[in-house]
Amino acid sequence: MMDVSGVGFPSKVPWKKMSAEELENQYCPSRWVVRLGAEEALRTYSQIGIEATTRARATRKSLLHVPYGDGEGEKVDIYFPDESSEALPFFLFFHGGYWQSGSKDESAFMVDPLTAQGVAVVIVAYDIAPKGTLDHMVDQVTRSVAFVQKRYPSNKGIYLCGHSAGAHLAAMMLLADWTKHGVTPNLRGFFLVSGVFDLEPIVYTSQNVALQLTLEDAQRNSPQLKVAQAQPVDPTCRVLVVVGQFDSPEFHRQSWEFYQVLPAQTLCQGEWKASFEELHDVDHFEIVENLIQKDNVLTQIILKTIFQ
Ligand SMILES: N[C@@H](CC(=O)c1ccccc1NC=O)C(=O)O
Repeated sequence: MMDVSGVGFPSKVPWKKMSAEELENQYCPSRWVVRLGAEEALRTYSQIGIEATTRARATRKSLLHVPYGDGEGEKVDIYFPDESSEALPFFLFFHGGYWQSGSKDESAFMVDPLTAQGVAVVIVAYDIAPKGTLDHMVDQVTRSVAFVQKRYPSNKGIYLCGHSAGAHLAAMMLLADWTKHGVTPNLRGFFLVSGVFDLEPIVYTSQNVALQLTLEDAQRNSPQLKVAQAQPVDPTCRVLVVVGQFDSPEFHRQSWEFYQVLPAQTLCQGEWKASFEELHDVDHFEIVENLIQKDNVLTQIILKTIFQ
């Protein structure tokens, strides 16, 4: 192709040409919410999460604050369908909040519609910054997945879902070395919702005040850079990359480019069945808030993937 526009091709790394202010803006999801002001969007998100969690704890069979490790913050909440069986699909959720906010206690959005269909839902806590470093969070999340496999060896598949920073943590599980954990989890699917997969730009935003990532930390923890060398977990494991229509251009680029590097490592070793979806008419927060509803598009995609 020739550049005849005079404008030039968009850079492969457009963020490197952005002013500090523009970069900050691109990586501040609440500023891209159109239905509400930024602060109200964050308040609403947390309120919906708290309400869903209160409801889930009051109405579902659950095991709360179950330790997956010795650390104080290493706990999961497990919510079960009515029928008692351990041979269930397990859906693990890693909350977002730029690795420095959020908790499992306000993140049980999808418990109601998924448990109603026979899926056990596990909401995972990890030590957010400044207490936890990113390397530590990745290790914690890895141990939480190994824990679920060990505790429920007859599971009908483990599905990992993360939102935003949590989608990054979920994607890092594509790179995990399970031999160190004495178990190979029965991973059947990944739902990566409005994620960040190349962490380098984050280093230059205010998010890094709490995170304190060096460039090396960011690169080591960027699935975008590492996933091409990863072993496919299972030839039929699904990887769904989703982004909201109203997410910022940088968030769109992050999801699209991660999806683009996924099928590259197929060759003859098996492949991840990857797909990419831009969800219509939702922003960075609604995309998860809407998981409280059974007839929402993403809820339906998740259920179809689990029960295909
Ligand atoms: N300070 C950020 C908050 C944020 O990014 C966020 C909040 C809740 C859940 C996910 C988020 N984004 C990524 O992890 C903002 O104003 O958008």
